[in-house]
Amino acid sequence: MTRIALVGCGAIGTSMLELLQADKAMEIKAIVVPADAFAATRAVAERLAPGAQVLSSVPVEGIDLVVEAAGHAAIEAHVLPALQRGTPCIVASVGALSAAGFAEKLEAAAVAGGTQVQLIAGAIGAIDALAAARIGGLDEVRYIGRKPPRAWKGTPAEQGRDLEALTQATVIFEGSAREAATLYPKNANVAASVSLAGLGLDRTLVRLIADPAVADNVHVVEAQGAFGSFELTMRNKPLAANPKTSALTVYSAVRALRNRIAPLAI
Ligand SMILES: NC(=O)C1=CN([C@@H]2O[C@H](COP(=O)(O)OP(=O)(O)OC[C@H]3O[C@@H](n4cnc5c(N)ncnc54)[C@H](O)[C@@H]3O)[C@@H](O)[C@H]2O)C=CC1
Ligand SMILES: O=C([O-])CC(=O)C(=O)O
Repeated sequence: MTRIALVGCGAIGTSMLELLQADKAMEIKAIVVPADAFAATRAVAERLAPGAQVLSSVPVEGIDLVVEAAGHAAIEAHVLPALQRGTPCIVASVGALSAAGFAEKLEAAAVAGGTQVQLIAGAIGAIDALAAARIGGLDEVRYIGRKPPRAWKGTPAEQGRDLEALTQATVIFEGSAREAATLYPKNANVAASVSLAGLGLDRTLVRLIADPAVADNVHVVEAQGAFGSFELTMRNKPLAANPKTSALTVYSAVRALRNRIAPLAI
């Protein structure tokens, strides 16, 4: 039985718990959220993970695997200490690695604990192809993220424009993956994933678009290099509980968990 601590219990965490109810080889032992989310999280736990404790930090004992679906700040607060203790971690908030020196810090914590941190592909595909292509050498990688205006609420995209009033597709950001992930921590984790698998946070070109004509979260990756080239378009359904987040992120996290214990992993 693999004993799991789930960090975060919002749109992703709750949907993960729904799916993981079917997995008899895993047990959710702890759900880690800030104190102001205890009441709501206890209600979710009662329904979907009755054996789980709702806590403000990952227990030091009795956890085999930590899975994060909480936000950038949770990596420093919960993932780093777990790695240092030797507990493997699965991370959804990949954009946290856009902070200067943070990827190195995460790596050092994993080395210190003799364990591994796995960054999930989340809402994007072709991370395997990109990471393989990098070995042969990449020349250019572009990422375009297009979401409905409501998905950009509460972000710098609101500065100087009324998102509700947009009548046509509007470029809200153009720059590096590092800047995108820093400015849009809840919307540009995939920009960080694409860049970490490919040309790096500073050389990956990112464009973010608010588009009233789309209902899905549309992600496009274009890559060229010694391997050849590819163009990928994902049209992801957003989660009802959070329009910023694609449902595929949940499936990606559940896949990562199942692959840790499956005799045959794909
Ligand atoms: N890699 C990818 O493709 C994607 C990654 N994400 C990441 O996943 C995160 C969670 O997404 P959602 O579930 O949609 O967000 P949400 O806002 O619905 O839920 C966040 C949950 O985390 C908890 N939380 C917040 N700060 C915390 C902290 N410091 N420690 C522990 N718990 C904390 C909240 O109480 C809540 O339960 C996003 O903020 C983003 O960083 C989201 C979408 C795609
Ligand atoms: O879920 C998505 O479509 C992508 C997302 O929010 C992110 O990259 O942070």
